[in-house]
Amino acid sequence: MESFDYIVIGGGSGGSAAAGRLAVDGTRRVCLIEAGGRNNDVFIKTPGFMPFIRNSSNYKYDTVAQKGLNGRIGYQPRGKGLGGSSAINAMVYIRGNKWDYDNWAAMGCTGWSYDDVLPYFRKAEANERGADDYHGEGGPLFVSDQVDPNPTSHAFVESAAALQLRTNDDFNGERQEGFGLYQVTQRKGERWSASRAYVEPIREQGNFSIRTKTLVEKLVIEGGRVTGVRVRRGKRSEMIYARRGVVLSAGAFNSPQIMMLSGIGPAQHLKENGIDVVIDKPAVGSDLQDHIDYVSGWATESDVPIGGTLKGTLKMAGAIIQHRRSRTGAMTTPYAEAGGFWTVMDDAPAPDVQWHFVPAVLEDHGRENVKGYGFSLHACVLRPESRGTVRLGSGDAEAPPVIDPNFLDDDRDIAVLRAGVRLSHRIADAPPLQAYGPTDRHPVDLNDDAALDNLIRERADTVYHPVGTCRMGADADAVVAPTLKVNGVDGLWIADASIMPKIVSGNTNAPSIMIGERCADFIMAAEKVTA
Ligand SMILES: Cc1cc2nc3c(=O)[nH]c(=O)nc-3n(C[C@H](O)[C@H](O)[C@H](O)COP(=O)(O)OP(=O)(O)OC[C@H]3O[C@@H](n4cnc5c(N)ncnc54)[C@H](O)[C@@H]3O)c2cc1C
Repeated sequence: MESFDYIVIGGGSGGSAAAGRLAVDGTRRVCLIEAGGRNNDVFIKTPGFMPFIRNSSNYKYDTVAQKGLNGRIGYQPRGKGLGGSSAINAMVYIRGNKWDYDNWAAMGCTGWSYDDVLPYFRKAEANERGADDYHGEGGPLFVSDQVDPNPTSHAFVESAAALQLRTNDDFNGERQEGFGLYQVTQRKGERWSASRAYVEPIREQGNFSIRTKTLVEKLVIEGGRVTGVRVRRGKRSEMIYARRGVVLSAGAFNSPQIMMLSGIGPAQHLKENGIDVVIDKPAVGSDLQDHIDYVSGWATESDVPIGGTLKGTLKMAGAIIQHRRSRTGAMTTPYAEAGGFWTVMDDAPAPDVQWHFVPAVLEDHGRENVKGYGFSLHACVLRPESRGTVRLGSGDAEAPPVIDPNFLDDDRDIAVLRAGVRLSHRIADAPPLQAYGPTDRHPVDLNDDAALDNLIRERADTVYHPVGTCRMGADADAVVAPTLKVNGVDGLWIADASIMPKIVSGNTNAPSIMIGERCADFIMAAEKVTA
């Protein structure tokens, strides 16, 4: 019978941080269980290969048909393998707004105000610009300025400035508002996933066991306490036991799935799936929040952007050789090179729209191959009001969960998005971007609310930030307490994006890593109490 002090389920952003911190000093036996592989190939490590990452590193989930998106089925990529979604993401390093965390604290999540979380962001970070009041330089997560941004990305920032929208060279500093180039989770021109930060450096340590290609089927719960997990490796099922505790970090879709498969979730739904109810917990799989996003696109006469032409392919081939030799050049692109945060609604407490500028034509999440040159501009709703669900489609842990983000269910969301898309077009109309001769690929009368709303509903989808499905709170209905311990069962913590009580106003990788850091600290604090 195999047994460890702690088991961490899922080697993604939160799980890598939690497992790495628990294991690094060598005093605990830690087992990290990950459904996917090691993710250490050239497609993962080379930023510009992002569109070519292997299918085995991505769950490629679908949503149910979305009423708010004219009945379309949405796409939800999710990382599989060490690093999780940080191994396939766009590497944009953003923490959210100070207001988000102060609001979490105001919602009852004591200990999660901005002043409480800032030390953990700094602890995690190795920013190449060095340390200051907002940034760290000694952590495992490398954060860099981009090596070789496309000239159109600079033109985007200049276009925003031409509209008197302030320029910002540090979205994670004193002010989030403004437009600029993003810093990225890269080191010396390579992707720096959470597993490269926290897991790979200690993989040879004797107290740390990393089980890849191992699927957690369910938690083992005995007498109100989680004592281990049942896993499947190939065709073989086995138990692995945890003497002190289990950390669940399978992400916003799979953490609630594992909870429900283990009998913790909405009782009626569990019974319908033939699962014995251990705890009736309606909040599991509820409160799904995600950033709904619309991508405006322009074709350009200029061949300066990244292009899907013969010349563009030859340029890319040269860039691949350059990257193999020196880790520089166009293959260091995170694609979402520039962007910004701005307030479009009068009553918003903080910027309510985020933009991502991509120096290439992007259709259907990059799944459609588009010929020619151009640029794309994402606008997303930072604090959506719509709420969705994650439910079981089957009792098999390998089957995809049923994902319903319920996008644009609340009319306030489309009002924000409409204003955001209008500003996207004003920016693209400014002289610095006009210099590239853009033609709108999806023209619409921007002054016609109904026409614009219909275009949005025809084309909008996620910008990949699902959260909230195992929400944290001070109330007994919350899935986890502000110490990340699951309410009603001992020996179980959750450390990933699913615990966010309200989605943060920005990308979610750095916040998920911060959550993993905090979980390890909470567990170590609990050890001292019981020692
Ligand atoms: C395409 C894309 C682009 C993105 N771009 C950005 C960006 O530029 N910047 C940013 O900040 N954020 C970005 N994000 C979002 C960010 O990467 C995620 O929010 C973050 O990584 C989530 O971390 P997590 O720990 O919650 O889950 P994940 O990192 O998804 O980790 C979950 C892990 O659990 C494993 N797992 C699941 N089920 C099981 C099971 N049953 N048994 C064992 N293991 C299991 C999975 O394989 C996975 O490795 C992007 C996401 C995607 C998909």
